[in-house]
Amino acid sequence: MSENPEKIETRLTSIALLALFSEMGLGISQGEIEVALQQPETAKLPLLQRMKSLLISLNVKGINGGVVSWDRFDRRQLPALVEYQGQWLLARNSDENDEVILTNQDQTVQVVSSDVLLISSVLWLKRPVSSNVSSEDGNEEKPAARKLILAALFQHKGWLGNVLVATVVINLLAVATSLFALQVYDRVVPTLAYSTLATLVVGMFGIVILDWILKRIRSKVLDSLAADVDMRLSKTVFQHLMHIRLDNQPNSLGTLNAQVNGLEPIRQFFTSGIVFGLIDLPFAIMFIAFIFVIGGAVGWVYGLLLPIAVILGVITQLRLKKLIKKQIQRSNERQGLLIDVIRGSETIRANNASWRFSSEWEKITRSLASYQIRQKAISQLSNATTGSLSTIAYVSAVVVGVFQVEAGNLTMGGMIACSILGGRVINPIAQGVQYLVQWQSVSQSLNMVDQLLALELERKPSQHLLMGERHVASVSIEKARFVYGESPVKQLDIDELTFNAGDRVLLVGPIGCGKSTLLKVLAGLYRPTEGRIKLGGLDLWELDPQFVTSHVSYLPQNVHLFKGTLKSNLTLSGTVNDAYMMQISTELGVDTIAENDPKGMELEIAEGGEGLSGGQRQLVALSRTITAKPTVWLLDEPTASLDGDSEKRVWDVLTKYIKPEDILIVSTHRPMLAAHIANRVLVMKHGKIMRDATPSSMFSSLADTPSSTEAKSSVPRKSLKRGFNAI
Ligand SMILES: Nc1ncnc2c1ncn2[C@@H]1O[C@H](COP(=O)(O)OP(=O)(O)OP(=O)(O)O)[C@@H](O)[C@H]1O
Repeated sequence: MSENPEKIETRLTSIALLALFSEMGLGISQGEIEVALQQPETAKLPLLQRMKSLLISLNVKGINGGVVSWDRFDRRQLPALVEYQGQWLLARNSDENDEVILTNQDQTVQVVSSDVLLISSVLWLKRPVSSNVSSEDGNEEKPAARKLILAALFQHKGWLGNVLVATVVINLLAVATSLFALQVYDRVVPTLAYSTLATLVVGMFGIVILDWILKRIRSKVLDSLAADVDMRLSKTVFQHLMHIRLDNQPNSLGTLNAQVNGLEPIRQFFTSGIVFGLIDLPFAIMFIAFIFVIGGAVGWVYGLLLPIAVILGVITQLRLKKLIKKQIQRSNERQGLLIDVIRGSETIRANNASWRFSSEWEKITRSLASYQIRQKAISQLSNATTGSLSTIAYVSAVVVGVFQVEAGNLTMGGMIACSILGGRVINPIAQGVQYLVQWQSVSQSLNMVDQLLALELERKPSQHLLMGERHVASVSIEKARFVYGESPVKQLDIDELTFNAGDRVLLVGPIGCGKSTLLKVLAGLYRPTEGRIKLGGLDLWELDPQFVTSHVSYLPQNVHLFKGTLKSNLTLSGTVNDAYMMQISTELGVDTIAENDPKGMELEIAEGGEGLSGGQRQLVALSRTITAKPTVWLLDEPTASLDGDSEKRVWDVLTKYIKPEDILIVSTHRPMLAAHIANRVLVMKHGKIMRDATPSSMFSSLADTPSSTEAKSSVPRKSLKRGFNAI
C-alpha cells in the first residue's frame, strides 16, 4: 500500500504526547518533545511518518504504532491518543464498559461515551511484548523446563544412587593409587622389599579391574538415563506444541524451532555434565583434604586453585551472557529466513528476488559469525587460563613439597602421592569451569523452552470439559471480538449471530474483511478475545475438543498436505473407513490423481503436498472434510482452485452429503455457483456483519456488492490506516 499524505488537521501537541509517553513509562520531558515537534523537516510529513521520526529523534526504539478508526480499535490497547473535537487527547479505559476517560490539554478529565468517538481516529503506540530470550528486568517466568528436568531426573533416583555409589568408589580407588606410590617410594625402594611390591601390585591390579568395571557401568547408566530424560522431555514439549492456542503461536518459525530444539543442550548438561560435576567436585575438596594430611602446606596450593578457578568461570560466564543472547536471536532469525526461503523458493525465483534474500542471509551470517568468534575467543581464553593455572598449581605444589621435604614434614613418596592426588583435584576443577561457561548457553536454552511452555494451551489441563448433545442444532456468537496478537485492530466484531440447523450460509465480503477469521473462530481454532461461541448452546471453549472436532469440520483456504501417501493424507484423522473414503474420493474425482500411477492410493506425497496441483490439494482436503461427516461445515473458499466442471461436481457431492439438519457456512468470492444451495447470505466488512439476508433479496445486487470494487472503495479511508513496526 502506498502511503498517501494523510491530511490530519489536528495538531499533535507536546502535552498530549507527554501524557501518552508517561502512560507508556517512557521518561521523556515535555521540553524534549517540544524540540522534536518543532523540527521543520518533519512538520509536513503524514502523521505516522512524523511519529516515526519524532521517536527516532527522541531516541526511543522498539515501539509499534498505527492510526486506526475508533470502531476498529481494540480498546484493551488503551491508553492511546484519540482525535476528539479537533484535539488529540489521551484516552484511557474506564470501569464502565461503554465509557472512556479523556484527559484534556489543561489536564482536566472528561468521561465520554465510546459512541461519541465512533468516527474518531486513534493514534496508538505500544512497546512490543519482548520476544527476548529472557526478560529485561530479570523477572523470569517460573522455570518450567528446569522443573521438568529435575522431575525427570528425580524419577530415576534409583539409577542416580547407583551412579553416585560407583563414582564414590572410583574416586576412592584413586586414593589407593596415590597410597601405592607412597608405599613404593617410602617402603619398597629404600629396602628393596620385593614381596611387599608384589602384594601392592596384585592389589593395584584388582583395583584397576574394579575401576574399569565401575566406569563402564556408570557410563551405561548415565547414557540410558540421558536417553530416558530426553524422551520424556521431548514428549512433554511436543505435546505442548500440539496444543498451543493457534492464535498464540509465535510468528517466528525460527524461534519456535529453536524453542523445540532447545532441549538438546539442556539434556546433555543436566544428565552427564551435572552428575559428574556434582559428584566429582565434592571429591576434589576431599582430595585437597588428603593432600593437607599427607603434604601439609602443599594442600594450600590446591586450596587456592579452587576459588581462583571458580572466579574465572563466573567472570567468563558473565562476559558470555549478552553475547550468547544475541547469538541465539540471530541464529533464530537465520533459521526463520531459511524456512521462509525454502517455502517461497518459487516466488523468489519468479520475482528475481534471490539477491534480496542472499544479502539478508549474508548479513545475518556475518553478524552470527562475529558473535561466534567473540564467544569462542572468551571460552578459549578461559580454557587456556585454566590449563595454565593447573600447570602453575602443579609446579607450585612441587616447589612447596621440596621445602616440606627439607623441613622433614614430607617424604619422597608423600610428594609423589600429593602430585597424583593433585591431578584428581585439577581435572574436576577444570571441568567445573567449563560447566560454568556452558551454563550460559544452557540457561538461554532453558529460557527458550520456558517461553514455549508458557504459551497458553487451547484448554487448561485442569479444566473440566463438557460433552455436548449428540446433535448440534445451532452455532451462535455472543459479543465476539477477535484481534491477532498485540494488534489494536479488531478483525472480528460481532454482537450476535446464530446459525440454526438447516442453514446454508454464504459468507461474502471484500478481501481481508474477516471471513476466514470468522470461520476459524467458529471452528474453535482461534479463541475470541472477548465474547463466546456456542455450539449447541454450550460454550465451545468449555467443550471437549474431540466433541468439537467430531461435529465441526473446517476446510482451510490454504490446504496443507503432509509427507506420506495420498491415502494417509485422505485419512488424516485415522478414523475413516477405507470404503467410504474411496467412495467420496471417486465422486470428487480424487481417484484420478492416482489413476496413472502404479502405486495408486499409495502415491507418495512430499512435504507440504509437493507433487500435487493446487486444485488436486483442494479436492483431497474436501474429501477429508466430507469423510469426517460433520454437523457444522465451515468451508473457506472450497472451490477457489478448481475449474468450472470440478466446481460443479464438488457442489453436487457436497449437496448429496450435507444432511438437511446440518449447518453449512461457506466463505466465497464466487457466490453464484453456490447460490443455489444457499438459504442465507451474510455480507461482512471490517470484521462486522453488514447484511444478513436471503439469497433472493441479495443476489440481484450481489454482483456489485460484496467482493466487488464498490465494496472495497466504500471502506472509509480513515477506517484503517497504516501502522509501523518497531523502530
Ligand atoms: N495471522 C494473522 N496475523 C495478523 N493479522 C492477520 C492474520 N491473519 C489475517 N490477518 C488480518 O485479518 C484480517 C482478516 O483476514 P481474513 O483472512 O479473515 O480475511 P478474509 O475476509 O478471509 O480475506 P480473503 O477474502 O482474502 O480470504 C486481514 O486484514 C488480515 O490482514
